Amino acid sequence: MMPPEQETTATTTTTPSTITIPSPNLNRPPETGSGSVHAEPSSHNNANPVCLDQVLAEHQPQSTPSLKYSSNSIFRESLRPVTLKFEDVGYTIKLRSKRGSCLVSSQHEAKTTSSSSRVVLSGVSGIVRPGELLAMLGPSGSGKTTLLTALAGRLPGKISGAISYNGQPFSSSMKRKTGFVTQDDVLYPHLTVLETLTYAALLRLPKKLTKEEKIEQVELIIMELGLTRVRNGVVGGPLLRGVSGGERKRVSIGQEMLVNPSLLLLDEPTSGLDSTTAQRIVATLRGLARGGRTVITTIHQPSSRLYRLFDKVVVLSEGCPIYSGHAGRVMEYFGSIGYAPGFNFMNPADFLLDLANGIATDIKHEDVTEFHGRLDHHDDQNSIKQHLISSYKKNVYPALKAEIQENHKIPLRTSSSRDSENQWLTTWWEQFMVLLRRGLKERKHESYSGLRIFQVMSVSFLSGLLWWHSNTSHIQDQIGLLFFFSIFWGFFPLFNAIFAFPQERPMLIKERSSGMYRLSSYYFARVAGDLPMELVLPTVFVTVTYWMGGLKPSLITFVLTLLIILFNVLVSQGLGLALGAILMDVKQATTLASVTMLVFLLAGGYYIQKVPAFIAWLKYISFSHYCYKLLVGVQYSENEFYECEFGLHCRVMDLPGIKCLGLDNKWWDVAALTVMFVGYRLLAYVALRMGQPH
Ligand SMILES: Nc1ncnc2c1ncn2[C@@H]1O[C@H](COP(=O)(O)OP(=O)(O)OP(=O)(O)O)[C@@H](O)[C@H]1O
Repeated sequence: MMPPEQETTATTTTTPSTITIPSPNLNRPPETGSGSVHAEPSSHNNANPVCLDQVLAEHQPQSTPSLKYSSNSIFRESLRPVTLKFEDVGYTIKLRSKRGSCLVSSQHEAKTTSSSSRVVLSGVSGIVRPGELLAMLGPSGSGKTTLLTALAGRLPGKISGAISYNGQPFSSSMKRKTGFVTQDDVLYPHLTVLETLTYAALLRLPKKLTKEEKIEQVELIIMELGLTRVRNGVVGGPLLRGVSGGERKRVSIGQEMLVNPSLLLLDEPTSGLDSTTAQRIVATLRGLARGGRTVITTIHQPSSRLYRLFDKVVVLSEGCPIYSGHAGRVMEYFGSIGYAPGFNFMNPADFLLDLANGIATDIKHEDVTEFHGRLDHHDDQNSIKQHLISSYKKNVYPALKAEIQENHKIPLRTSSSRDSENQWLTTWWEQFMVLLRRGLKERKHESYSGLRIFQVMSVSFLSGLLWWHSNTSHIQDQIGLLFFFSIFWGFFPLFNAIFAFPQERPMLIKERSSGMYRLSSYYFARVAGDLPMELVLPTVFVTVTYWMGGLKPSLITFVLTLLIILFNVLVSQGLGLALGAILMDVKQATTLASVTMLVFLLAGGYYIQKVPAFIAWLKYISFSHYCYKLLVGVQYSENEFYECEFGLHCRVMDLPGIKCLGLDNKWWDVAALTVMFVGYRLLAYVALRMGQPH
């Protein structure tokens, strides 16, 4: 609903024409009572009355943010205010097939754009100062997320135009001053709200703060974001019911607020939320902005109540700007170029979205049918969009450009202050320990899942029964059991490890983009965290099956058998990690892994003894082959005899299956497994590093 003072302006209807407005500075706040949509927000807010009412009551002209909050509040003043300027930002993506492109490109610049690329953003400019809340509006697919990601310094590929932060390009120190909340909340579903925020605090807050001080910050965030009621509830996700969508969104915002960011960017923080919750979130953002932060958010369909909380708006239509400036002057501007809402009490955001879609509601109420009939007229819509874009270029852009190019005083910094900003906030060991604890907590349900234990134990007992008390008179069966050990404990850890990195990729990208930790500390924590369960299950399995299956009743042989299998598990896990990290796609990785393991199984030396020479080398790359060879080697000695026929004893070494395997050179087999153990893990690390955003 449009505020009363706006309605008077909005009723004036003019046909789109070549009206020029006298070079307004739309980035300056409107004069009081000048037909602005910018009004004091109402203070209705029941959910967190004290805090948010304070925030709303705090509403001051943004040039002089007056702060009444204690130094502990999340609404406290930002330590390093950031002025963000972006000029003529453009972004083009390469496409596999020819598709539509930015309106301007498709109609006017098509010649200069190759058929396999698409313009997502073109000529977008703006300026946001500390204390301001800027909203990006536009229809779905208009490029809001792309622009936001570009402003957060996280867009891969080449961006044209200029983006500056206090007059400087994006840097690693700016990265740590920036909070970025993505549209989809990237959170660990099994952690509670308190745990999620605590781990984030331990990783993101500087080492000069004690653990208690970091936890104090977490408590503060929980209180100020109204999460006290759900502090011990699990966050949840698509497969696990947890806290509500709005609460989850607030947890995401809280994670970013912990570091008191100077620049906060949020992608559709209100999508899917009821209007009261949306109002609360935007009011919180406004409060944060008033603390001297620069806050930018994309928003889909804000109510007029929400719209009033924005200081500035950028309106995009197919990647091209049709407005960039003060939110309160938007109706005045569009009115002056011939567009005004046809309905009384129209939400300004609806009006802007209609315009961005090329729909001018400059019609009387009784013409509604005709209006809807016209929605299909693409030519009309395109010409309206064209007119809006050219009007922006003529009327808005020159003043905006002059303002962006105004000399900005860059504060002098000594090299020591720059260095200290670029250093990691916590030590390698601290990062490793926090990530290890967090990983163990998050994955304990998965690692110790009853299903997984049942799977291993049932196979263990079943094979124990099948090989029940076998002895050397059935030596072929016994070596079959040893081969089964090497294959089962090759497949199982391999397929478990494949999921590790592809599943964690969004979290890794998010956290590494905010400079939270080193890749090496994450990697070692992840690998170490998986070890306990990866080693406990095979230990139990081997203990049960070994003694049930009647293998050599010697403690030393049993321990050696167990150690060989555990080593095999680690090598196989390494291969799984490497495949997952290289392909980053579970489907592709599992397909490749199953082919690899089948080859290893066939080349392992159990099924085929006479392999053609040209392909015999395959066994040398099969870790199952080395494992099997070692298992046979510790089970039987070269001078051992077995009962080959009734009353007749033969040398173990003369059994064809063992003879072609060879029981000598055990240390070479151990060395080959060691090379694979290190090599696969190194490969996984390098693949992860290469897939990281810079
Ligand atoms: N990497 C990419 N590959 C293919 N298309 C892309 C890529 N990045 C952006 N696009 C396209 O660019 C357009 C703008 O995308 P963007 O996500 O920025 O839109 P949006 O305004 O945020 O949409 P929504 O409101 O639906 O989230 C879309 O049509 C999208 O498909």
